[in-house]
Amino acid sequence: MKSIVIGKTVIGEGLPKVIVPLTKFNDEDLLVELSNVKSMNPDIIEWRADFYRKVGDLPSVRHLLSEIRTEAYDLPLLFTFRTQKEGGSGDASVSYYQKLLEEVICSRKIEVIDIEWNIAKPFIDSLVDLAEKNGVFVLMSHHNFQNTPSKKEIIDRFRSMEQSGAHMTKIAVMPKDFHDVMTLMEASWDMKTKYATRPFIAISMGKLGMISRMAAGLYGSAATFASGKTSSAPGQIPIGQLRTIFDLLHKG
Ligand SMILES: O=C1C[C@@](O)(C(=O)O)C[C@@H](O)[C@@H]1O
Repeated sequence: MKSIVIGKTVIGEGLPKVIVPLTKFNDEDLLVELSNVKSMNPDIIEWRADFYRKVGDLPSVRHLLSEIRTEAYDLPLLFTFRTQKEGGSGDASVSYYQKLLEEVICSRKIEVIDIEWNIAKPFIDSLVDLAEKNGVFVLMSHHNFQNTPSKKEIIDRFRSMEQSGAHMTKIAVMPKDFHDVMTLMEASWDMKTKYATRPFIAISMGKLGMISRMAAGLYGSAATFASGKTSSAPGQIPIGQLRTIFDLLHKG
């Protein structure tokens, strides 16, 4: 498997990497949140720009992104605009989604960009190409807040995203019972042992799925999301507690 190297952070080797989201609505609060989150020692920071009040205005996004870059300094940054269809707050046309992502990629202020596979299908090649030209890694993602698809569907989706040029893939799904959590983990185990050529993230959301965040590295997930000052999805565990659990479950 080809790992992803961002400075000192290697995704796909060692302990699963911990990604902490920033979810505030305005510049001032977001920068305060960032400075708090930084002190919690995340491996990667995610800006969930779909929560940002001025996300529809490209100059505002550019300006705040610059400030985030300066404040984050050498911490790897992941940019995400999560659409409503996939459980986020993002309400944008497909053409604005594309424009926003292109703008952010070309700014070269981030290391990783989240691209939703479903919405970006028609222009995925050009986005991946643009990301590569600008030295940005593509995290191709799929979310299902309603249920957990079958093991085969999860594996097929992971593999299709890899084939679309992703440097890393992610699937987050909602369990209805513990069998669904096991389905997600089993699909990931098969990915890890049989198919994956790139690091991937697999998450079973909600309280039932919390175990998938705690045991990420044991079944193949190369990273997971934890809460910092706020949480961006159901079931996220505060980063400090997650690190303690990682020490118990993943170390010697
Ligand atoms: O896609 C993901 C995963 C996530 O939904 C989670 O379940 O932790 C949290 C989001 O912020 C992130 O973009």
